[in-house]
Amino acid sequence: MVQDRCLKITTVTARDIRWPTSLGAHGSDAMHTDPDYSCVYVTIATAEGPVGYGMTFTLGRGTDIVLLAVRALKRLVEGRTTASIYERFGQFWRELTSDSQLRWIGPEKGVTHLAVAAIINALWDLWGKIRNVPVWQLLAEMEPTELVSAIDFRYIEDVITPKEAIAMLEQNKATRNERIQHLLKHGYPAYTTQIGWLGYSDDTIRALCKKYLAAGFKAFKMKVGQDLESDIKRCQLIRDEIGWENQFMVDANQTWDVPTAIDWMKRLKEFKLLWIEEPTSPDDVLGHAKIAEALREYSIGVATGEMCCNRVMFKQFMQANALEFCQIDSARIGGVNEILSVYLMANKLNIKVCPHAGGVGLCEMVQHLQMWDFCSVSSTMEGRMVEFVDQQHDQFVYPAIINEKACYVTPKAPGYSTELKSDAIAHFEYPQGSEWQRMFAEGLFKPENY
Ligand SMILES: C[C@H](O)[C@@H](O)[C@@H](O)[C@H](O)C(=O)O
Ligand SMILES: [Mg+2]
Repeated sequence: MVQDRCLKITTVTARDIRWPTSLGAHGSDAMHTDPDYSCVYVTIATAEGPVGYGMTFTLGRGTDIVLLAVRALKRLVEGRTTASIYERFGQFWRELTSDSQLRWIGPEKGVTHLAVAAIINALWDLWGKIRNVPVWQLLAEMEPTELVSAIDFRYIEDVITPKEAIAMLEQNKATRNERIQHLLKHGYPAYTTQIGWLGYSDDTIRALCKKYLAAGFKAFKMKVGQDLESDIKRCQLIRDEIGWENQFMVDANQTWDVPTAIDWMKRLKEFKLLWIEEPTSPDDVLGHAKIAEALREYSIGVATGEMCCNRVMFKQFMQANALEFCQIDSARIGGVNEILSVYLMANKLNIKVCPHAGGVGLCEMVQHLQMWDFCSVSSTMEGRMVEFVDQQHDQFVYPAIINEKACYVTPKAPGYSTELKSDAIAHFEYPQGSEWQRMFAEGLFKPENY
């Protein structure tokens, strides 16, 4: 095991950062019609200097509440040494999710779990910096026993045990370096949702299809679920633009009940859709299973996960054949540690992970996780791709980059790619940031609506 430099954590700071994306309908879907892409941004400072940055993705007004939750949890982190965390990371993760008073408002779900994700993500950024490697590489080069010790296996040992997880990782070690070389040369395939936000006009969609086709993309996702006739028209419009050889997915963001999902998707079947994403409530495991069963004959898979609240729910979705594409989200469930367990279960149960990204910082973070999966877990990119949304990347010090073949370029900077530029904070911290003050003064936003 690598002997890390031990640092003393002095402070954990949480900030509310929001971008006015609703003004351009960026990110809009059937349920989130006016999203302002936001995040709770966590900074973990150490006495010796290195700093960890982490975040969880939120939408506007929801940010205040997650901010309070991070502040309630920070006492469990401040004053600790990094060794006391990383040398027993799984145990520490359990402590962070088990505070005997805070867990009552979870447990392991909702606002408190989003707050855990922001803190945990900052701790991984810090760990990458201590070892001077990007997080994907930190994970890929970690001894299987050390990696597995970061995971809390409570509630999932009926599907995977620590021993099986170690064996799975050991098995892939011999050929891992070839895959690292492949990643460094080619990156990891992406698909885009940027063409199909629900609030975009047909002209915008047409222009964006052209733009992303020219950029090398071969898979495209569109929002559906508000109006069937308009969905049919837009599917046709997109197929006309992207042709039939490219992949096409649709996303309903939980708007339907089970029978409606099945009927609606039967009406869209002629568009040769790879998946329907979040057709119904993110908690309805058996409902998803029913939809998956009904759509199998049309080769439409069910994708879900961006709002799946923890590893236990993922476990049930997988056990019940309720999803074909598992969409882990880097800022949900309890951050990296818990997400690792989902990848291991998915591999054991033969389910493809195609992560959710976009939002704020999700592309930056999740590329690391999917690259680790390729190096150490599934060892394949077959049928897998990472979402890419072209929002807010310019706000990051180490933004996610897409190459000319529409692949994520493998990150090289130490850490988790989570640091925001100081200007981003100065402009968009809510409500004091200079951009927010300007928008209030110009009447673009009303403070009382927030
Ligand atoms: C509000 C957000 O933009 C969502 O619509 C988005 O994350 C979406 O579900 C996606 O899959 O990209
Ligand atoms: Mg989605």
